[in-house]
Order: sequence, then C-alpha cells, then structure tokens
Amino acid sequence: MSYIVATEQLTKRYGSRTVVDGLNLRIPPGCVYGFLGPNGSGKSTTMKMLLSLVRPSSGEVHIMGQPMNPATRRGLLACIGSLIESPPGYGHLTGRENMRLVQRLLGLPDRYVDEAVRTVRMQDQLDKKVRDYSLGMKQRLGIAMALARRPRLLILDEPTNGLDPAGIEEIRDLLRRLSGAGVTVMVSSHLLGEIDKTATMLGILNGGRLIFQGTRDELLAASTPDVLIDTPDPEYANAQLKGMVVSRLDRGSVRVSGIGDPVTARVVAHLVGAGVDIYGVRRDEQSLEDVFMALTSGGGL
Ligand SMILES: Nc1ncnc2c1ncn2[C@@H]1O[C@H](COP(=O)(O)OP(=O)(O)OP(=O)(O)O)[C@@H](O)[C@H]1O
Repeated sequence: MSYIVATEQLTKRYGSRTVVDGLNLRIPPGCVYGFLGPNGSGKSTTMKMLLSLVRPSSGEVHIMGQPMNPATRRGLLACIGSLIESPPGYGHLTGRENMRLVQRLLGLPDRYVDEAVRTVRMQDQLDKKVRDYSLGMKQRLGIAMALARRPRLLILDEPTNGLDPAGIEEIRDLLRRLSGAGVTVMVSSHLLGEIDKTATMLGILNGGRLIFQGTRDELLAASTPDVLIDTPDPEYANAQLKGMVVSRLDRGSVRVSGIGDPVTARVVAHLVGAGVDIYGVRRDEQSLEDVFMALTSGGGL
C-alpha cells in the first residue's frame, strides 16, 4: 500500500518536553483523515512537521512514498496545499486580489484559480475586502488559496474553529466534495463531532501520542461498552462485585466497565450464586463521542 502520508517515529521535543511522540501516521490516498485530539495534544506541531515548517527532533516524513529531505522538499511541497492556524490573506485587499497574488507567486493559469474559487463557492464574494468577510468566508478563501495549486494533499488545521453551525456544515460539505474529486484531505479538530461524519479515517492524538488510527467503525469496535445489570436490589448486587470488577450504581442498575463476554458470564453466575435476582443484562449504547472522550481523558481502549 502506498500512502500519501506516512511517518516513522515522528517526534518533536522542545527542551526536555516531548510534544509529539513517535507518531506512525498512515494516510491512504483519497481519504478524509480526521486528526483529532484535545488542545495542546500536538496536532499543529505534527502538521507543521509534515509541511517542513517545524523541524522534527527525530523520525521521518514520507509524502507520496518519498522521504522528505532537502533534495525532495521543494517538489513534495508543491503537491501540498495547506491552511495552518489563522486564515491567510491580506485584509485590505479583496478576495480577487489575494487570489491573484497566489496565482502570480506560483505562476498558475487562470483556470486553476477560477476552479479553486468555484469549489469553495466564493465566486460572488471576490470583490469584497477580506477584512469585511465573515470568519467562514475567510476560511473558504484560505482553502481556495491552498487549492489553486491543485494539490494532491490538503492539510487543514482546525478549519472549523470558531465557525457557527452553518459555517461548519459548509466546510464539511466542501471536504466531502474535495475527497470526491480525489484530493486527500488531512483535517484536524479538537471536537470529534465537527469532522466525525466527514472523516473516513481517524487518527486520535493525546499528549503527543497517537492512541488510535483507523476507521470510525474500528474505533467503535475497539472499545468495550459497559455492561448494565438490572436487578431489584442494585446496592446489594454492587456490593457482591467489590474486588471482582469495576462497578458502580447507575440509575437503578449496576454498571460494570471494561469487561468482555467471558467475564460478563462469570459476573452473572457470581451474582446468581449470591442470591441476586437478575432481570436483565445489557450492553450500554456508546456514541463515538463517548469513546473519544474516554480515550482522550486517559481511559484507553
Ligand atoms: N515553539 C514552541 N516552543 C515550545 N513549546 C511549543 C511550541 N509550539 C508548541 N509547543 C507546545 O507543544 C504542545 C503541542 O502544541 P500544538 O499546538 O501542536 O497542539 P495542538 O494539538 O495543535 O493544540 P491547539 O489546538 O491548542 O493548537 C503544546 O503544549 C504547546 O504549548
């Protein structure tokens, strides 16, 4: 399998602090890769290392199968569009003037610029000054600037940050269309809900470490939902489980965490043996958000 982005033990230290720790990213071509993690988990630093804006302390970056090094850097970066931190563009210029600057800088034909502007649906807003744009419009112009070079890979750092729900939906829709057009997109967010349904692959970062990488179905499957035991005397049942499993009372049931099917069977047998009446045993429904929260608050899978 050749990946658009692959990193080997990518690491960044600032002084004695390791802020990105041994990442092995694998981003397949054509996907929307949701790069998730709480604030400060190292997402921006990682993206900047992919773009050679920050020098790794150790490890390697491979883009489209080629190692990033001084000899390959220029050619590889020409295939990557990016939007890192605040949206680019000069406020005192119009959208069109900003696009023209990018065009001249990169020596691009008119049709590349026109298509990028159409893709982000900004063709009717180009004659306004950028300082009069809403945040969502600024983000979309920034994405058009990144798209104008017709990149194979687009790296977007928190493009939905600060947007209202309509703006977030516009970016989601844009990401879907881009990936439909064959562009691989890596997009970061600290909120799973903002990119959950758009992303075909997820990478979850916590404290600089990649704690999960795979599809959303794989993420759900890798977590073990809690078991809920319904009984007329939950206090007594819970007391019987002390020292055996991690359990607690939850709205008239006993909630047991982190147990697979064989342990569930033993728990039920143990309770029945202790004279507990069991009305029902069920697995709790878990949303992806629950799994994400459990993971990034140190729960682990
Ligand atoms: N130049 C730097 N010098 C020292 N520490 C830094 C530097 N840049 C980032 N850090 C630290 O590295 C950690 C990771 O930061 P980074 O910006 O990559 O995280 P993030 O996941 O993108 O978070 P956010 O969404 O808040 O930007 C943070 O603790 C940050 O303070």
